[in-house]
Amino acid sequence: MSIALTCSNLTNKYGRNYALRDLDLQLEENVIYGLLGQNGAGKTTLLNIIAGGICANYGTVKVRGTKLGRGESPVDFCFVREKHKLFGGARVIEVLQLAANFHPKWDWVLAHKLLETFRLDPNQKVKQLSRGAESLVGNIIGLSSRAAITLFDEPVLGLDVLMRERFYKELLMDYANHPRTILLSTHLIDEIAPVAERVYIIDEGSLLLHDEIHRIRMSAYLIRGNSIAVGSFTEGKRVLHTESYGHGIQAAIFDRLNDGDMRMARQQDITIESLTLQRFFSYLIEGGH
Ligand SMILES: Nc1ncnc2c1ncn2[C@@H]1O[C@H](COP(=O)(O)OP(=O)(O)OP(=O)(O)O)[C@@H](O)[C@H]1O
Repeated sequence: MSIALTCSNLTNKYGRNYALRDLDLQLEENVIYGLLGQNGAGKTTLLNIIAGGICANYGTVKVRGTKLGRGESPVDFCFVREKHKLFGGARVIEVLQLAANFHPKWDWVLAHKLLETFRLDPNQKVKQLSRGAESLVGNIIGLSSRAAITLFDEPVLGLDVLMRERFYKELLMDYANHPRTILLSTHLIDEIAPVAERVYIIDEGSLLLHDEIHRIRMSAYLIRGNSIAVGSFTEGKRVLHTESYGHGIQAAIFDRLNDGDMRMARQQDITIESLTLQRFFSYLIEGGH
């Protein structure tokens, strides 16, 4: 396992408010990560610090073991921002030409294919693009750059379902042939689940969870039954949330279940359902404090 990027103890304040608190994050080479958090969780701040656009008040960013200096960006790196600062008067193709100059592994064949797939007119002025089309120009840059470390901040913002699906499909196809380290920030866990292998979940600037998506799926359950049975079933397990349900209660848990648990559930008339990742995410955030 080789490490592409390490953030240690990152802390950042805007005035008196913490945007990040003592955050640690480690990205391995050639893995797609999701960075999840609600609005204001600190995702953009974290990505900006990695990109060298903001200096953290405290903490370090290392790329392949070497600490980045103040304002320094990683080498062979691409950051697709949520709010682009694309040159409004320029045409789409001119923006791509400019981006190509900064990325030595840029692939024009891919860029032209993506223009077609995303139905963008290369000669249209950027300032005339819709919000979604602007996101797509950023996403073409992110994919065509083939940078070893690529960060996408909310890449599907403003995109309709069809374009979202196309973006994720193109990302996975290109990644299969050109593996690299990709971090996708979003608050939509269900959408990135088929794409990302691992997730970092942050809230109020702190890390709540870092895990593989498939392990989360195998540990996130909704338990229902009468309150005494559910209480004894969940004893010693990580309970994220409980609420009344009919005449009994339901509890969201984050724990692996074994054969003994399944036997007990049958004996106690308890039902067990898998939680959707989005509900798991909500319960985790609600119970995270
Ligand atoms: N320039 C700024 N000045 C003051 N406060 C800021 C600034 N930028 C961000 N913040 C605050 O820092 C916190 C983290 O914001 P950030 O944009 O990093 O979150 P986010 O997870 O990217 O949110 P979103 O999903 O809404 O884009 C929020 O409380 C936000 O209000």
